[in-house]
Amino acid sequence: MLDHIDVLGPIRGPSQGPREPLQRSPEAGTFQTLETPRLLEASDSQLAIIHHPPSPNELLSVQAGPGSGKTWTLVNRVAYMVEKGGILPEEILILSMTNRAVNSLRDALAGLLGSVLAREIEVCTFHSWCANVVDQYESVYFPQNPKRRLMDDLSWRNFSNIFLGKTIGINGKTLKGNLTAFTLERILNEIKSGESDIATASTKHNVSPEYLDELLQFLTKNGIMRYQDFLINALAIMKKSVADHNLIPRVHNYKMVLVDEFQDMHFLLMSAVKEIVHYPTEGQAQGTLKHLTLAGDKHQCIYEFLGSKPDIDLATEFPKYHITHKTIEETFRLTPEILDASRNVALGSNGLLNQSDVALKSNRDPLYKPITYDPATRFSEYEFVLKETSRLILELGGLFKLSDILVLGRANKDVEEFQSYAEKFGFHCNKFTLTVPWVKGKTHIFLDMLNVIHNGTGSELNWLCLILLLDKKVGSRLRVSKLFNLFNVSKLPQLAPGSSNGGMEAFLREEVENFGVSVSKKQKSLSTIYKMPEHKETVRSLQKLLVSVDKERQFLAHSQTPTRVLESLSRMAVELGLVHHLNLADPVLHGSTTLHQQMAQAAKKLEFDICSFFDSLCHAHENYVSEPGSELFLDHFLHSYNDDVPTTDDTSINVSTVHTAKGLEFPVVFVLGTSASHTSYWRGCVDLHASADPQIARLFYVACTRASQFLYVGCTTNSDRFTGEVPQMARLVPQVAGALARKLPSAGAVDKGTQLFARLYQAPSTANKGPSFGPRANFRRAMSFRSSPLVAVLLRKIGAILSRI
Ligand SMILES: Nc1ncnc2c1ncn2[C@@H]1O[C@H](COP(=O)(O)OP(=O)(O)OP(=O)(O)O)[C@@H](O)[C@H]1O
Repeated sequence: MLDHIDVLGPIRGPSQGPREPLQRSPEAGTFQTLETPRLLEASDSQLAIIHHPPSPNELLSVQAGPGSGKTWTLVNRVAYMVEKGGILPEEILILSMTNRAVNSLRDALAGLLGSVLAREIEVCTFHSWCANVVDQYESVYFPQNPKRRLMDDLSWRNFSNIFLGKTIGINGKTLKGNLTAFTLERILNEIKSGESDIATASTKHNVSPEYLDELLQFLTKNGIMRYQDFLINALAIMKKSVADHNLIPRVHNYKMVLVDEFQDMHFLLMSAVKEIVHYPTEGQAQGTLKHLTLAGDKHQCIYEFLGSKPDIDLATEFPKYHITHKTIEETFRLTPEILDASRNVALGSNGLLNQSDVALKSNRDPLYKPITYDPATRFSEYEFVLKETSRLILELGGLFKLSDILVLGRANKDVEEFQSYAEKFGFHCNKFTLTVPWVKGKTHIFLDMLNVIHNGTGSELNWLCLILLLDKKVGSRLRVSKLFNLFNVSKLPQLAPGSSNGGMEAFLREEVENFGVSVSKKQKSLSTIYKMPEHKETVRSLQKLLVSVDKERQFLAHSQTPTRVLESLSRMAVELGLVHHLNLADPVLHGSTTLHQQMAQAAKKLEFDICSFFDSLCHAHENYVSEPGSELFLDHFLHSYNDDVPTTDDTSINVSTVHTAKGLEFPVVFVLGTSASHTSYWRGCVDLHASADPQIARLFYVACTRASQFLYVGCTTNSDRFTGEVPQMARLVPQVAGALARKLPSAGAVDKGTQLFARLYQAPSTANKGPSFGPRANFRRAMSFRSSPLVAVLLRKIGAILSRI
């Protein structure tokens, strides 16, 4: 298929702007570009991967180090195949792990192919791909299954609250159910994925088997799904469609499947890939396997706690494939110093490198050794990070922006602690999360309200969560679980949700209308559940909720804009007394001590969550307007609310856990080291006399390799691949400007910035404090910083101030 292709010229880089749309050439199956692109050279090893024919029955495995351009190469490979390889966009499927990775793959493809063509290529996370298959095809292949209801994390916790009392009512039985939401999910996953059966799981976790059995039946009967269930159900659908000889057209169409970040695949994800590539392919003989390209780096495998393994044996996993291995020998991100330290100390000194590891060269100019510092206490470490950040920005005459800095913590708690410390001194932080932040806070009720207004699939649980908040009397969970049982035995769940007379809403309306009407004692009704005089208030609130939903539905029927949606929700929250719930503090934030401080932080968090909710609305609305479809905005939002909202703010420091920062790169990275034991968490990774657990060494490797210019690690070291001296910035201005491809700051700006820094942070007297030169003194000078809101404001304005000099 590919013999007629000319050798492509250099491949375009991701930042070179969109190319004009392509037009199909007269020769079938090929595309020609309308305009000559601006070019960026791909290396020979990248070109070999880009041009490698996507032959059926062949697996192309690309194992290469951090910053070698695996993702960049995959995107160029896809663009090349569409332009020159005779592959149609709809014949390609690209799978990756996170929404953020998917968004950047989509953007890069749009940059190369133009947005119209790029949109035709399916780029998904595993979960969204499977959710799509379940959405579209479950009712075709398993018509007896109820409609699915996805539960996000907070809904799951709420749900579990309803069903995890000391005694709970499920399927008309009263059982003991004393578990946490997290343990419950773990046990259910073990059973659903076939890892355990009910009897084994009940013994292992000391839970009643009857409880597990009833709960599983209950979840299945009501179509309640968690993220993992999408994978399990999508696999079942694909298998059934093959067995029924009634193939799913889009899966049948794929000829080329690509998986990025392959090292993070666990058992279920691997099963999904296998099922897709073994699926019959349009126009190919039976038993032909789809072409599969996998890109990853085994040393960056950091999801072992979810079951991924660094040493996946492809020949065992994909025995029918002809496997071709390729690698990329250079890194375009890491300086030689960062590459050397992160690879040879963290991995090498812990015995994690072996002969099969191809040496990686940096194609960057040398700059500076990674810097280590002593994270004696949490606060001294945070002070050091903020001072060094200020120094880098000021002494480089505003060349760096705050958004060039990434501060990495090992766990969420470390990140939040740093963030709350930095914000106290006016440093704004941009925290990376895998879900939008408001979903995890009290603002989650906005989602419940929108779902009940929208009355779509799965809104039953949102009604229940709201009723749980409206019922302020003891025993509310048991009553809500009884209400759900009553709903399940009524005829209404069978009717299509969304229809005006179906689902929970119709059930509630009927029950509220008949409230107090006497029925036989045996017959359960709202009156028998909310039977005490003090429960009347809850029923009145429920009545108000139904009225309010009607009113807001009408209001939003005219026009659905972010502002109108927020207006509706605010009105509803006030009318139903839910503002009180919003105002209740979310779990205590780190770093606050007094009640007053905790309340102030909770108020700040609520404000932040409401703003972040509004940002999500605006982001979804922009996408909705730019790609109009047949659905309403609310439909669109409720599907896509979890999409990453891109930050355009360059006046905040980025903060993240190592896991969430995977795949990203920043000019300056601080890896926080303080741990509860007062020894740096990373000691085994940088101390040549100590050894690290391989999982920690890999996590450290991922953390360090996010840095493209300066890397700081909170740990002392005895390796000469690191240094205890902070860099003298004035000497490095041209190199830094060159690497960032930014304009050189004027000499005046550098001088001014340097003086400003010296004046703002006077070095303390060194009397009686040991040597006044060498790493120790250098470190102490760096520690002398006292954060101040004034500095934070100044740093936010610095670009504008210094650029005038
Ligand atoms: N041929 C090239 N010339 C210049 N820059 C390149 C080239 N290939 C990739 N890059 C740049 O190198 C950086 C790293 O690329 P990319 O993120 O694709 O690497 P990766 O191997 O996927 O990294 P990681 O393993 O850390 O996820 C990006 O900034 C990318 O634009």
